[in-house]
Amino acid sequence: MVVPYTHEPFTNFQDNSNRSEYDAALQLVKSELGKAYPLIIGGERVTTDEQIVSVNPADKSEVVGTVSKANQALAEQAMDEAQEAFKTWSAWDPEARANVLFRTAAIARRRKHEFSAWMTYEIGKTRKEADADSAEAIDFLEYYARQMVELKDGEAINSRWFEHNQYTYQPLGVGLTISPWNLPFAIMAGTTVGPMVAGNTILLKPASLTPVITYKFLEVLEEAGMPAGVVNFIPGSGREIGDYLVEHPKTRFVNFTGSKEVGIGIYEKAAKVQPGQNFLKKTAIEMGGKDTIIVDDDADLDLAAASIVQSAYGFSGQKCSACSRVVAHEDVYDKILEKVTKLTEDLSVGDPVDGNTYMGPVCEQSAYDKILNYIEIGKGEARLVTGGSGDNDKGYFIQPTVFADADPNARIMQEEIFGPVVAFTKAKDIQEMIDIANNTDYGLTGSIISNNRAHLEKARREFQVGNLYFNRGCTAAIVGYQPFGGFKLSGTDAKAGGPGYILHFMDPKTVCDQF
Ligand SMILES: NC(=O)c1ccc[n+]([C@@H]2O[C@H](COP(=O)([O-])OP(=O)(O)OC[C@H]3O[C@@H](n4cnc5c(N)ncnc54)[C@H](O)[C@@H]3O)[C@@H](O)[C@H]2O)c1
Ligand SMILES: N[C@@H](CCC=O)C(=O)O
Repeated sequence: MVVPYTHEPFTNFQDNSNRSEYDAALQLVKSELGKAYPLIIGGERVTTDEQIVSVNPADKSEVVGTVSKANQALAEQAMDEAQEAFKTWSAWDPEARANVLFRTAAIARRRKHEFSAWMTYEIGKTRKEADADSAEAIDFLEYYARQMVELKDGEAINSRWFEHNQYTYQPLGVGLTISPWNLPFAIMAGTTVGPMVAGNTILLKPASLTPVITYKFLEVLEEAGMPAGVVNFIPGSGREIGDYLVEHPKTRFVNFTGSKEVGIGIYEKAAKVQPGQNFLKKTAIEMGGKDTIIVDDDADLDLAAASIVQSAYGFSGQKCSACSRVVAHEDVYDKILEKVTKLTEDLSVGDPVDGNTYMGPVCEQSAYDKILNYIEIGKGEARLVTGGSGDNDKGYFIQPTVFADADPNARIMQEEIFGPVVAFTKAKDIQEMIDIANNTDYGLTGSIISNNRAHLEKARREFQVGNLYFNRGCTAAIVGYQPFGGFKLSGTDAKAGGPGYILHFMDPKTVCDQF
């Protein structure tokens, strides 16, 4: 009997024993930096000449690991292995498949700080952000396993006296999971094990910035009893093997999380029926955001300021859910801007290995350049209030940045910057605030800070985002509590961590047995 789901608690780092345990995990991971990792295809380790070098973004000279890189021939081999594994994995009792996830969750929970420490080194997560990422990965394992147990006998439908009708779900086949680097444990694990527990087999292409944490997760899946070939670890170039596998006639579904540009391309390519393909590919395409916090005239401004700062600068603003726009009522605009500026100027930026750091680096040189370029654009479009500079001598550090008086149509108000930059604009009433919040191509997250119940209810109806929050920030959805996914060009709204998630990766089947 499976106990009811509750989310994994976050670690209290005020507690000295937790701080010490995290420090010990950092030491352990540091002692393992620089190792080489192979591909895993059909359970076999495959080493290639070409390698991906994973580097610590807080210290460019530190190599986290070197990882073999798949090419098209190896991707094809992985496809064959996954096809073969599907024959048996899809026939496993769904509860037995769920048990692999439950055991994986148990192992990951015991080694949680170690996984978090890998993310501190590999992608620059502070301990709080890394801990949340690990907790979310565990939650996905626990939640999707229970979902499969619930769905294993299908759904109740009607029958008449002379027939027995049945409605059940069956897995699709081999699917492709393409994951981003910004939640390199949680999203990578969730978008892999959701379709996997449904009985599919997976080709997993992680982001090239975070292959080591992915390999570590594969080891745990194996330890938990996952049969060979069920998840195949094939890091590589998005263009080379990503496109190849998206277009492959045997790929039954694509589960993508990443940028709008890449996501739209994958959606188009997956829609084309290839020679030899006798099905339509299913796609879950989760993309970027340009997320707004509305501050109403009667809002608790301390709550608003804390919510904006946490949502804008957590993990250096590198979240699809990050607050990058604030729309404040004209009566409180100056006050909220001042409060946010004050909090922003107090933030510490530095090496995330240091437990006192609030904000670590951004992920790589090209992101650093792109964000600073947006800051230059912002200087021409709005008023720079604080921040606006970077330092990439050792790692890719950018000061948290606030712009004021931005036009709602300015580029910094419309385009995803994916860095620690937030822009303010003012509006005269609730209608104008909601209209501005809605005036982007994205529709992922948003918040409204207000004590006016009628305004909150209006936002419930009119604020066009997949995840809307009242009187809190717009990041940090929890699996099973705030299912996650966006409207418009934020994606297909697959709602990761939601009750219908694994249904995206199954075919419902009706059987009518007439007596
Ligand atoms: N909506 C969500 O749930 C969500 C969650 C996290 C991140 N994101 C978005 O992800 C983006 C940041 O992640 P990123 O920089 O890794 O995104 P990205 O689009 O650059 O890459 C995502 C993945 O796609 C792969 N890829 C790149 N080109 C490809 C191609 N032509 N074919 C197939 N695969 C290809 C990459 O190697 C990577 O594994 C941001 O836009 C962010 O908003 C969205
Ligand atoms: N689900 C995460 C965001 C994922 C995107 O980067 C949140 O709710 O903050």
